[in-house]
Amino acid sequence: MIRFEQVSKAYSGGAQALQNVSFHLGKGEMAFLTGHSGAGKSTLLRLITLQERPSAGKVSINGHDISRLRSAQIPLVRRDIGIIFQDHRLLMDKTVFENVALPLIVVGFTAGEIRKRVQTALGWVGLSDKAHCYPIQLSGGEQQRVGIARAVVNKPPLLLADEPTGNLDPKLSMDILRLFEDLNSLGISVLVATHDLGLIARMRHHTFTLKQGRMLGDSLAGDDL
Ligand SMILES: Nc1ncnc2c1ncn2[C@@H]1O[C@H](COP(=O)(O)OP(=O)(O)OP(=O)(O)O)[C@@H](O)[C@H]1O
Repeated sequence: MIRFEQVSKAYSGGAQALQNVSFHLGKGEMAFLTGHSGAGKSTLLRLITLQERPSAGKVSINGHDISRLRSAQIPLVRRDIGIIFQDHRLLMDKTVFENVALPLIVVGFTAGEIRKRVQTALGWVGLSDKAHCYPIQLSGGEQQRVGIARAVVNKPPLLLADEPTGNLDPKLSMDILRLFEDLNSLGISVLVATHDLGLIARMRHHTFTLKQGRMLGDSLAGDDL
């Protein structure tokens, strides 16, 4: 699903964020990406979403080399990737339903299709009864789940999450990770970037570890990181 081959990224200011990074996340797999602050996690995710381009090496998604893609093709690749942020980035003046519907409106689905898909996505995250609430009326964990429903409403083959539990307490964080596991069992490949080694250690998934821009050998969560 995601393959990095000898990928390096130097920012124009001179910072060498990634050096010769190679790793593979298989189709239908779920894995963690970890490392200290500044290790390069966000940079790695931004290379997948094409917000940044590699300075060297090859990035492939679903067998397609995206390192040298023309700008016009970028939206097509992004459509296949659901993205979840720490600060969920919901529109506060729109209802839960409207927030989750946004990616479908952009693509041009009919009203009936949108209703069906939004209801399905809200069902996945356990918020079917909150469709007409505004984000302000929801708890932090519920808001994060709305962000997750929005990311998966298009049924993307790949889900990326950047510190998705950063603002949540341990119990809610675990609930969110269990939700990712449920989505993974529907066939969605999942890559979760997180600092939270305690959380990772409680789950058995591959863990890719970055240290100062280099990828250490990957390990199973719970092994000595
Ligand atoms: N737009 C940018 N321009 C210049 N340097 C950058 C840019 N973004 C990141 N960097 C640098 O690249 C390195 C990796 O940063 P990155 O944000 O990828 O790390 P991270 O592991 O996600 O950190 P954190 O966990 O704190 O978010 C850091 O040294 C950072 O200062």
